[in-house]
Amino acid sequence: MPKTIAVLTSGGDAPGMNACIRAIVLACERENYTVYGYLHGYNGLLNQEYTQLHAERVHNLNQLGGTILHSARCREFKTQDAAERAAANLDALEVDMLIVIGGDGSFRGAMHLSNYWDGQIIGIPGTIDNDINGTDATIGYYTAIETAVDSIDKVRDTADAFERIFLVEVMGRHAGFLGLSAALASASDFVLLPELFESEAATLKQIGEQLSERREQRGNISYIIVLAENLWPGGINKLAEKLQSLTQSEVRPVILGHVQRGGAPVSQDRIMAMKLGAHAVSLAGSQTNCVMVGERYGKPCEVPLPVTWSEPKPLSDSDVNTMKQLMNNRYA
Ligand SMILES: Nc1ncnc2c1ncn2[C@@H]1O[C@H](COP(=O)(O)OP(=O)(O)O)[C@@H](O)[C@H]1O
Ligand SMILES: O=P(O)(O)OC[C@H]1O[C@](O)(COP(=O)(O)O)[C@@H](O)[C@@H]1O
Repeated sequence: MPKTIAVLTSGGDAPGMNACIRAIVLACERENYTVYGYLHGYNGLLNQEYTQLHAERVHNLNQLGGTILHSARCREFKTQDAAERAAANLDALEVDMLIVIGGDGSFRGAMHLSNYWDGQIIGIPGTIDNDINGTDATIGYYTAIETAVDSIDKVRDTADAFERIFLVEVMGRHAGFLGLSAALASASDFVLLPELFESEAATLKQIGEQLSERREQRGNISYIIVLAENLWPGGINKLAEKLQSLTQSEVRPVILGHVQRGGAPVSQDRIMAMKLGAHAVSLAGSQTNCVMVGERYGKPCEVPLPVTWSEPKPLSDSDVNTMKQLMNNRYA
């Protein structure tokens, strides 16, 4: 039976969200389903702000960063009143299935909505942070790594020229996936991650020891430290000050910031976005409800929404071990 599917993007935007929207629209077109795009995350659901999506609207979209549906954070959506209004709006539009592309907060929102709406709800992980349990990666994560690595490579050039210490802050909210991958791929010298952080004193001691050993072996050469955001008490400038007095050297802080959220998605993100979008549509009309469609070993998988946030997702052991061997504990 022809169905009506709605899709929205919510929370931090991530490169590849557009590729996912396109896949959803094409998969719906093939099944003769009507598809609506709600605008501005959950705000669109509250304000009944939507647009009908057709193949022409998503033409040439795969390579575009951001999201044509726009995204937002919507505090109000946490209330019962908001979820009831959203449910009434979905019913008014005769929506059978809502697809939410976003992070764990957006999935909490989807679960909240499910208490007041009988339709089918499917989440698709879209966040540069990769901090969602049950999926190997999230849409946007691989592109953000590339962006961060590209920037750190550039920092390296000037760091080498001046033989300076640089501190580079990357995003990730409270997770270290982006920091760890960017630090490894850019061959940085040290990385500070929330999952491994013990204390300010222990960290400064370790950096001090690594740096003096390195200077003893190689002289006064550049040193790049990658710092995950929201980790150091007082922020990156405080850490730069401490390192400056510890090392008696110039330390320059660089915050990569929202640049990491932009740009054309890399092929890994595009392909994952297409697979997950198409798989979500294939579930329309089935008993599957309140799940995230993620990816495990290259194949779509279905994970109950609460599982995606109930436990913090662990960093890969082998990535951490490699990092320790070649970076943080290199001279230990
Ligand atoms: N506990 C919750 N109940 C209802 N809605 C929520 C809840 N947590 C988050 N949301 C909704 O999801 C939106 C996106 O969440 P946020 O944490 O900002 O981003 P992300 O989805 O990328 O993690 C929030 O602005 C809010 O509208
Ligand atoms: O754009 P904002 O609202 O300043 O949020 C910044 C946060 O969003 C992110 O870029 C993405 O996080 P979410 O996907 O969880 O929204 C985080 O890495 C960062 O901490």
